[in-house]
Amino acid sequence: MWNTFLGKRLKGVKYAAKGAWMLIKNEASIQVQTVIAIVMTFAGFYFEINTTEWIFQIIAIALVMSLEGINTAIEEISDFVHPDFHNRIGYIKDVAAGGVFIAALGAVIIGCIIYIPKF
Ligand SMILES: Nc1ncnc2c1ncn2[C@@H]1O[C@H](COP(=O)(O)OP(=O)(O)OP(=O)(O)O)[C@@H](O)[C@H]1O
Repeated sequence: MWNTFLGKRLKGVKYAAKGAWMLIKNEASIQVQTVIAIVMTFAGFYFEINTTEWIFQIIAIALVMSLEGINTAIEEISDFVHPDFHNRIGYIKDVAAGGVFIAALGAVIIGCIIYIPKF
């Protein structure tokens, strides 16, 4: 069953779900982002945000958390291929973290646009 086209895709989903669970279980930064995502979801229900606002909020949360996953993978690869200190490794890790920072900044701005008018 697992060797069919659909079986292989299902196996891929299984590994990806396992990866998402490992991220949440092992990585402090994604644990913080998960808590923020849960708080913002409750805020969304509390302030009764509209469909468009939900879409932007969900995209912002998903973008930050998925980039955090990619950033973690880049950190792991860097440490695996070059465990010692090296300026290039520092640069690689910094630019990967910079990507998460840009997404997080965008998420904060989206949050302000949605929630500030509700106070
Ligand atoms: N091997 C290295 N060579 C050069 N600089 C490094 C190296 N490892 C880490 N750094 C520098 O330290 C910063 C933080 O590194 P890293 O992200 O691995 O640690 P961390 O902050 O403990 O990560 P996290 O908490 O997200 O797991 C990097 O962005 C980089 O500037």
